[in-house]
Amino acid sequence: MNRIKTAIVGASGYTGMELLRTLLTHPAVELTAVTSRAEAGKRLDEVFPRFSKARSAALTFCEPDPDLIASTGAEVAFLALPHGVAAEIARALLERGLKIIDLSADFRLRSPQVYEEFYGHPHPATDLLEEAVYGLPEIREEQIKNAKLIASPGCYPTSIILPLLPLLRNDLIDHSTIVANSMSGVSGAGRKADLTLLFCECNESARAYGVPKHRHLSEIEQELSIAAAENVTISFIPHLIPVNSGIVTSTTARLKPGVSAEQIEQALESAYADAAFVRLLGRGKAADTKMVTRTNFIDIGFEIDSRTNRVILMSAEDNLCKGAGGQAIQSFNIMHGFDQRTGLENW
Ligand SMILES: NC(=O)C1=CN([C@@H]2O[C@H](COP(=O)(O)OP(=O)(O)OC[C@H]3O[C@@H](n4cnc5c(N)ncnc54)[C@H](OP(=O)(O)O)[C@@H]3O)[C@@H](O)[C@H]2O)C=CC1
Ligand SMILES: CC(=O)N[C@@H](CCC(=O)OP(=O)(O)O)C(=O)O
Repeated sequence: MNRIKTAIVGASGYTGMELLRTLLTHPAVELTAVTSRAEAGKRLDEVFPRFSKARSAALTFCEPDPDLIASTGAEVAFLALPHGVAAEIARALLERGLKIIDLSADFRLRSPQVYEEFYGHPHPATDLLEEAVYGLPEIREEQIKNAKLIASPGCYPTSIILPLLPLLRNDLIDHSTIVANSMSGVSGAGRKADLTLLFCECNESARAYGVPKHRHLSEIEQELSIAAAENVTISFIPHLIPVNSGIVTSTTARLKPGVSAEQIEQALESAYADAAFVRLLGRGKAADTKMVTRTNFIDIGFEIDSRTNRVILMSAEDNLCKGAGGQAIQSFNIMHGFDQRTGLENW
């Protein structure tokens, strides 16, 4: 198999590490550049001894300089950078002919006004928004195939959008009643020094945060509105829980009159029966993070609360994998005509 020359920009962070974990063994990838300002000049296996037996262990971290990255022959770059920073580097690398798979939020929103509202600063590259594809492979496979710029979805949005889409498309729920409660492991916040993320602040503890307007609401509502063909506004309550990785989400919504459990099951089945990374658990089964961490699967179960006439959707994924690196590699596979599962079959 011809190997695609690939760069990871921001390879020393948590999602960068997750990309490394998979791309180092991906049969169609040759890593040519891995960047980190802090680690520039150090070998991959010096920074991450866990990769010491990997085929690219001797690769050296370099500065995130677009000319340097392009000079390695890289054809594709994964950007695992903070939002705001990613857009600038995306532009420079697109100009140098690379395809971009961006894990940040910079190209996820169609509206620059909504970006500014939720991210607190003007959009850094409005002219590129038109060509960006929101890379949720289960719903955008065709557009991903021909994309040059992929905006890989956020971790919470993936866990909320995928279970809800089939119900909205089939008009089974009253979208004004949607409430999503999510719990995320601490790696979701990135590999940075932050007092609130210290072990003693998080361990043996759990708390809601980011209410009432977490920035992920913007892309969740964007995608749900497209599915419902009208404006959807939801309540979203994220929580931080003391695990390294994993997101579990419980989403509820009132059923439209007369909608049955069988219709819910059928809508989910017809949407995802053939999806490589969606596992439907069926009625009465709660998804569990320990079944998905370190895999690219999202598990989805559901139950009906007949007392309130609400559906309860229960989903779980790994925020670093299906919620970030794995999903981005799923898009990479689609862009290059590979089976979506290539390199991602970890159980
Ligand atoms: N963590 C998660 O679960 C998820 C994260 N994401 C998104 O993915 C992106 C990466 O997240 P994550 O891996 O958690 O972040 P981390 O903070 O763990 O890593 C950030 C990486 O970017 C580099 N970096 C930071 N600032 C700059 C800069 N100004 N210029 C160039 N490089 C820089 C860092 O290395 P250095 O500073 O040495 O250059 C590091 O390699 C973010 O946009 C995040 O929101 C998306 C889905 C899930
Ligand atoms: C636990 C935790 O702090 N999670 C992060 C989610 C990060 C992420 O995946 O979001 P973006 O890619 O959109 O930045 C948060 O709530 O900000």
